[in-house]
Amino acid sequence: MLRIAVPNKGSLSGPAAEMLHEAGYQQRRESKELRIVDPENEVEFFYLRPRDIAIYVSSGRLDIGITGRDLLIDSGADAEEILPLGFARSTFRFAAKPGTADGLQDLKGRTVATSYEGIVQKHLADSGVDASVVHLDGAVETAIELGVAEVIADVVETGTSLRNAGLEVFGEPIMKSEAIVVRRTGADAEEPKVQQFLRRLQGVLVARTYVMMDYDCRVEQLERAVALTPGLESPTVSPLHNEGWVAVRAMVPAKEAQRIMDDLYAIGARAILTTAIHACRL
Ligand SMILES: Nc1ncnc2c1ncn2[C@@H]1O[C@H](COP(=O)(O)OP(=O)(O)OP(=O)(O)O)[C@@H](O)[C@H]1O
Ligand SMILES: O=P(O)(O)OC[C@H]1O[C@H](OP(=O)(O)OP(=O)(O)O)[C@H](O)[C@@H]1O
Ligand SMILES: [Mg+2]
Repeated sequence: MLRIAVPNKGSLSGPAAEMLHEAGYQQRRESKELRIVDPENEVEFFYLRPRDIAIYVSSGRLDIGITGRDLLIDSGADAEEILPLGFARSTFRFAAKPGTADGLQDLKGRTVATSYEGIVQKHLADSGVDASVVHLDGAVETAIELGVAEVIADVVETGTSLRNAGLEVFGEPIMKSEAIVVRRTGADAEEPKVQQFLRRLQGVLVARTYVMMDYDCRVEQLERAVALTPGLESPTVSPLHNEGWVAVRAMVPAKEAQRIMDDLYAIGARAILTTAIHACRL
């Protein structure tokens, strides 16, 4: 049975459960459940604190886990990223009161408050900057107002929390993060159960980012039309009863679907339809 760690709380937990559900796995019914077995899929899910997941996986007790890239790096655990999942996207940045810091050099001799001490210490060491780091569990934006630090380093998504605290980011982003699947470093990459799990999640990612497009076009326009909808490998072209016309079917990126429909229409394609993809294996 495959043993998988899933975030039990925070920004990662809802979207992770939703993705697993879309991939056909049973998920817990209520948030107090710490562990469930999905016998049909031969998987056991452990609901753990997102911050602890890389540590459990690196210990070898759990086969894989879903966590944030920033949490993996921060933990220093002996685990590696095997699949990015495209949700809980954020950047990790330094911020301070406007006009008080401009770049890394301004951190020298100052105190940085953060919940991600591992990332910050490593970044400071790599950059050769001597600053103190104070660990706080959360709501670090308030640390400057209350005099615990002059600078913070935190997760930034929309920037609303920083604005509300009257702070501004400075310097280059320390890292970009998103939800990821992790496994123990060097674990067997070919393990069939792990491969099947990854294929299911990849299927969800593809179903979320692509739509199926169908249209009819004149044979003379086929090459131009196919250039607009090359598909993932190659589009399907079928003859129509009306001579001189063909039907084309190809997957296209959902974000570009409307523009592609306009372009196809402009070159004479008609009956252009898009439909959602519910699941796939590429
Ligand atoms: N506002 C946000 N937008 C996107 N991702 C976020 C946001 N806040 C945290 N994350 C991501 O969520 C993960 C942290 O999860 P964690 O549950 O520890 O914190 P949280 O979501 O802030 O929850 P809480 O602080 O309430 O426990 C990290 O990968 C982080 O990048
Ligand atoms: O840029 P934004 O869209 O405002 O998102 C970033 C904020 O979201 C998270 O905080 P959360 O609400 O989880 O509280 P926390 O600081 O206690 O973790 C993170 O720690 C930032 O504070
Ligand atoms: Mg938080």
